[in-house]
Amino acid sequence: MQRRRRINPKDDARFYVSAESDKVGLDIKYINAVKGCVIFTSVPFEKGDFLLEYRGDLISKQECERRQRIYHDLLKVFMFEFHFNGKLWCVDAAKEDGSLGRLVNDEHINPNAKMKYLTVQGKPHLCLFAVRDISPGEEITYNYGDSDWPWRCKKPQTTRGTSSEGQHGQGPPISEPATSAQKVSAGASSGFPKSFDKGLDEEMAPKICGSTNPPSTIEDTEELTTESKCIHTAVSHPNQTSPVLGPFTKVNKPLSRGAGHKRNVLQSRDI
Ligand SMILES: C[S@@+](CC[C@H](N)C(=O)[O-])C[C@H]1O[C@@H](n2cnc3c(N)ncnc32)[C@H](O)[C@@H]1O
Repeated sequence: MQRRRRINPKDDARFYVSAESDKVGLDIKYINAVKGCVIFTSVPFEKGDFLLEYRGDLISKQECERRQRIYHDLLKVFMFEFHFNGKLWCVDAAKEDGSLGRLVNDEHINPNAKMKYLTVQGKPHLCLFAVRDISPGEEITYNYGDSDWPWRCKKPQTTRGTSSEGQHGQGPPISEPATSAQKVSAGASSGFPKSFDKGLDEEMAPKICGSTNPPSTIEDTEELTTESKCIHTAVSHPNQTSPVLGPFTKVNKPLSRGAGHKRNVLQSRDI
């Protein structure tokens, strides 16, 4: 059988960013009330491949602070702060828009993806790339960053009835949210990244604004955090698929690949 020619990951990411779409072959699966929904792949990916964008509103620090004041905790966890061009920005993915990036779960020991930012038309976009080959049937995960995430505090347990649980060796359901002290301490010790505008090949640790979990550190690279409790919302996602335009594309907005490329202004310094 003929091998599919590999698409340049950066171009691939730009295409999906412009299309505001997710790839076909990535699907939402509800695990349980603790993990909520996660993303599984039914297609293989190679190391370095673009997987997903963490889509949401790109907002300023000020707007982020304003939203944090009015959001419920369950929404705050979808706000991802990062530095770009010397300023603090936030991608707010609280809106349930059917996009998949906001549903990718944390895995700090053996993640298969890493968050980076990609500049498209002068704006940063948070994108997940494979850090190793990924086989069909695997859950997409990335490291949310160093923090005392509640689900990491528990001893590894054997299966709880789902393959994902087994893979991750996750503990029992989150019993208690992090204390204020934990949050303050985590925030104080980490602070914001020295910079997040160094280029895409550096790792970025995310900061989650939610109060349920302590914020993680934004160091200097790229890894996106989403923290969701969108358990109910997520359940409603699985059947909300968008029209399929091509063999590898699931879109939320009608767009041809050619049109997407035309709209993109390639930035040489991206990945
Ligand atoms: C951005 S959301 C990810 C999507 C989420 N699963 C959902 O259904 O909305 C982050 C939230 O997912 C859960 N989560 C993420 N990674 C997890 C993990 N490894 N184990 C258990 N829960 C996890 C936590 O509740 C966390 O606050």
